Amino acid sequence: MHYPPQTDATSFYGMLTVSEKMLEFFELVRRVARTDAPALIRGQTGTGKELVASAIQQLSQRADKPFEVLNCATLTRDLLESRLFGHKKGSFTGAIRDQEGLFARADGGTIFLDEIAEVPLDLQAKLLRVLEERTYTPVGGTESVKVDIRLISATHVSLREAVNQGRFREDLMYRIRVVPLFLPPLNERAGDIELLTWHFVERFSRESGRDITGIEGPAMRAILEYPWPGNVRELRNVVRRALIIGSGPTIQLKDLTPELRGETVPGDTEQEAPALTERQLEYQRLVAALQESGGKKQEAAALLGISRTTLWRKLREHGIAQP
Ligand SMILES: Nc1ncnc2c1ncn2[C@@H]1O[C@H](COP(=O)(O)OP(=O)(O)OP(=O)(O)O)[C@@H](O)[C@H]1O
Repeated sequence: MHYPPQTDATSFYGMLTVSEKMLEFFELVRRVARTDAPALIRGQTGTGKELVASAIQQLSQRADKPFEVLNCATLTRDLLESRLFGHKKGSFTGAIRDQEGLFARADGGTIFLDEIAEVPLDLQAKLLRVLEERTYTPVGGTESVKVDIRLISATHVSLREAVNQGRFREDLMYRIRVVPLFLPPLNERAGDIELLTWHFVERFSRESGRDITGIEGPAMRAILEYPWPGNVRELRNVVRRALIIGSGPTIQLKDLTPELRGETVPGDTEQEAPALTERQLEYQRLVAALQESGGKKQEAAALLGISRTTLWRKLREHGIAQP
């Protein structure tokens, strides 16, 4: 039987749970936070990149200023441009009013751009201009706007490789990775698996109405031996599920997912955490376009580059409520 650790010396400003091995990494995070330099966080999905970005923001001089987050992989090119820089009324069919972008909203604060490698080349040029000249022009605008932001970006792929493949500008790469931070996969972070398991047990005990006193040997062994392709996010979900479906004061092997129990899951042979499916991506794009247009279908369709009829059909297919 394994029992919760007695010490509580592992919290990083109460924001993240970290092991001894990761303390060095978080010491670097603390130093980075004191500067205003652009930071690039590299790590697989679910390793905690967004959490680290938000820790940097909260420990920085910009802590009480806005913190805006955007995943660049889930938006079409036009929508991404409009999201980042805003657009002027009449700049495209359906743009029936001026719309502020992320840079305007985050002025004075911090922007976190996840999956930065997915930004199309022409928009990379616009990003570079923001970093070099601290100005940008909204879509359809004629005047440039001044902006003061700190950029934190993240990627799960190598930007150097993206540069070699001609998909990413080298000058932008140097600009955004002034301070590179590498978050290792969970299975390379000795001590973190057990520590984070207890962290999530404590965190989700209340919602499941259980008082967990221990984790049984076989269950802990399975947790420690599993490769965790989905990293901390997957661990969090596994612990949460175990607390919901199990009963009694301990976590047992049978409460864990089939993958952890070494059972093959039909139709799931992927080693990597599954990426978003095309359908999930389409859903996210639809929702993002509707948010961007304030629910106006014509504007949302224009942002997505599809007709209104196609938009209606897609909304119906995805069961998105029609206001
Ligand atoms: N050290 C940690 N302590 C507590 N919770 C953590 C820690 N690291 C990650 N998490 C949790 O794991 C989940 C995934 O973290 P996060 O979203 O930051 O990962 P990510 O690397 O940005 O993922 P993606 O690349 O898929 O966007 C979140 O619920 C986060 O709260």
